[in-house]
Amino acid sequence: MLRRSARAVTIVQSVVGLLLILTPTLLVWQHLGMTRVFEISPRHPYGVTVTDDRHEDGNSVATLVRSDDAFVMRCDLGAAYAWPFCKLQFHLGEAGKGMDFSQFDSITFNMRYAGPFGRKIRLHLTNFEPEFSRIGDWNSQRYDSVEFDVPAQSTFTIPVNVLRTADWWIASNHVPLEKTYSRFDNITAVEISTGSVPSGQSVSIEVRSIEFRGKWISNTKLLTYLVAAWIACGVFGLSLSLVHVRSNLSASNARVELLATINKALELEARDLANQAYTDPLTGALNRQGLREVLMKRLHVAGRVDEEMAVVFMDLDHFKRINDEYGHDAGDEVLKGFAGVIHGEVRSSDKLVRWGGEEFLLLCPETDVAHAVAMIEKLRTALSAQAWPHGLRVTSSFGVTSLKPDEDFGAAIKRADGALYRAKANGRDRVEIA
Ligand SMILES: Nc1nc2c(ncn2[C@@H]2O[C@H](COP(=O)(O)OP(=O)(O)OP(=O)(O)O)[C@@H](O)[C@H]2O)c(=O)[nH]1
Repeated sequence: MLRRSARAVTIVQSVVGLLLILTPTLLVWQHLGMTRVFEISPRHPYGVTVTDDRHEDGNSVATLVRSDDAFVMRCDLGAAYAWPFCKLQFHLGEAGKGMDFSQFDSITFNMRYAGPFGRKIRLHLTNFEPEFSRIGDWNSQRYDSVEFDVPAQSTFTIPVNVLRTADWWIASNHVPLEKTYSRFDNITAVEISTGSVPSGQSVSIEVRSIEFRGKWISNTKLLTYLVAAWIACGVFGLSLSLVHVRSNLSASNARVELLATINKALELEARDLANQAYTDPLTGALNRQGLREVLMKRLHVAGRVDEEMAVVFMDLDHFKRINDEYGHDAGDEVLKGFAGVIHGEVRSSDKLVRWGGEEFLLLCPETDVAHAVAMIEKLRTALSAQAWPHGLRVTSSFGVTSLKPDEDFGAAIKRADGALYRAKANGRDRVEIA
């Protein structure tokens, strides 16, 4: 995941670098170059023809003379038609399929005009538009026109945006106002017509070339594409860094989780080790180290709470015989069973300690001697009810005493031990109070 996102970061950096180089380069190139030229000339004649007003019941006569480097239209303007004209036409498309001139912004002419009266010509661009135009009806195409004086020099340039849709075309096609703007996206013909010249005159128009010039891509379009590229790059970079941050976060979360798991395992192990250190492995009772730990805590509590604690010394009766008759393993089973019975009967706050061999100590906090004796009677009943290995009958002798809050623990043990001794001496399976 990390390696993949590192690769993506490198890609974004490369794209940003590329855009940094491309942006100024393309803008300068667009400004100075990227020029697209469409030429009409004898080398590219595009179906040149001439026409005049005879099909409008006029009597003007247009003739076309072609040479290697020019088209010459000679026109004798008659008087039969009210607006006599001759036209030089270049056909760029048929059946409504023209050429897109939208990107052109200037037209450069190389031409000469000869005539006795004025120097006016008209330029028409016919644009086929399915909404208004019909195939076969030439005048149904949009007429974008301009009339101007031909300059004295043969080469001159006019901007495309001076062409306007002809009023007669707007009127005859009932074009709504919002659609009266010029359109150059489907040009089917370029026409050069005589201008407003009275009848009876002869005019000669010699065209060497007409060049439509523009940019392959407009400045606005180029800027839009560049801004879009920068935004796409920015969005991609941003989402990439989000993915990067998220993957880092989940990696560190996983590390934290792993550490927490290890910590827990170590805690459990430490608790296990501590338990092992304080516990007798055979019976599960506390060992002497465990007793010390309990007493440390208990003394602390006893320092605050004025309460007494019963201390009971217990010793299994004739345990040696069990070992001798049934073996050490049977003896171990009895010791385990004995501790199990005690643990099952006493409160969880009571602490059973294996003092050594078959001797056990029971500490009963907040318990006086009378209650301790009652509890020992319960223990004796439970011991006799227990099913022992080999059908044995297991009993224990008990010596009980009370530990005062500020008393030395050793002294209490000694007293309990003395009581136990008396219990043994007085016949076993009984309790004696110190
Ligand atoms: N199986 C087993 N026996 C143990 C263990 N610890 C001590 N013993 C035995 O416990 C016996 C204790 O015997 P004694 O001290 O004579 O006491 P007793 O036979 O119980 O006699 P009284 O206490 O007078 O009733 C000895 O035989 C020890 O070897 C132990 O962990 N497992």
